[in-house]
Amino acid sequence: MTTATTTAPQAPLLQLTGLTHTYRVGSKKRTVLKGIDYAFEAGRMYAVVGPSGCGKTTLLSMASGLDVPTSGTVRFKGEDIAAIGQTRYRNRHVATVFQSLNLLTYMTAVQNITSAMEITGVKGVDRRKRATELLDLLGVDREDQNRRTLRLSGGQQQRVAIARALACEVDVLFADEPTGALDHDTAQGIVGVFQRLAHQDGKCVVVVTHSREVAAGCDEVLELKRGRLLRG
Ligand SMILES: Nc1ncnc2c1ncn2[C@@H]1O[C@H](COP(=O)(O)OP(=O)(O)OP(=O)(O)O)[C@@H](O)[C@H]1O
Repeated sequence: MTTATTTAPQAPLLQLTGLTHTYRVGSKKRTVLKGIDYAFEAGRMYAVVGPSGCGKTTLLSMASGLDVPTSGTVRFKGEDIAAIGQTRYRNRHVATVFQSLNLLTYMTAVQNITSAMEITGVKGVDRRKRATELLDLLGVDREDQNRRTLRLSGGQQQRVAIARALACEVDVLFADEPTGALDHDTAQGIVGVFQRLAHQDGKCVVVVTHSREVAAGCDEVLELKRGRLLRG
């Protein structure tokens, strides 16, 4: 006699359900996200595109636990991030590269990365060595790696912020216009780094971009239009 075994379907890595967000501007309300349902999977790279002001950064802020939606849920591996705890979710499971970069400008590039690794709880690696490897990979030269980030150019700072996100060894990377301050070749290099992160390391990479070339390098292009996320 054979016994039938049933396995529960695995929850998506990141599931947005009914995600809605409304801002109050004076006495008026404006709903930028209108009940977004979407499942993001491991091993894939997604582009989120759409005109300026359509709500892309807002969507990333909600999905990365930086902000709380008016209604709806974000589930990570099946668990509501409110139950995981927003701060724990942000520190342990996701990395972000936002337009404001949020580098600690009084620290060097290497120190920005090693301190983020400490916060995220990356263990069993020589943090300084890893930071140097990633900065080398992203083309920040050794001299600049040890300068305070305040002294670096916008493009160099953007690469430091990306290296910091990669160092955190989390499941999801959210990047908002990560190549905005970079020349074409450097931007394409970063797209390649993100593709390897998704396809070789099995991470989920979500990139907000206005660049057609960056979007073309992604597995799925999602358009945010009138508060809804449409598959391109
Ligand atoms: N804290 C806030 N309070 C009020 N309105 C806000 C707030 N944050 C964003 N908005 C508004 O929400 C809308 C969406 O903004 P968001 O930054 O998400 O757009 P975006 O698609 O990322 O734009 P861009 O491509 O220019 O970066 C905009 O109209 C913006 O003014």
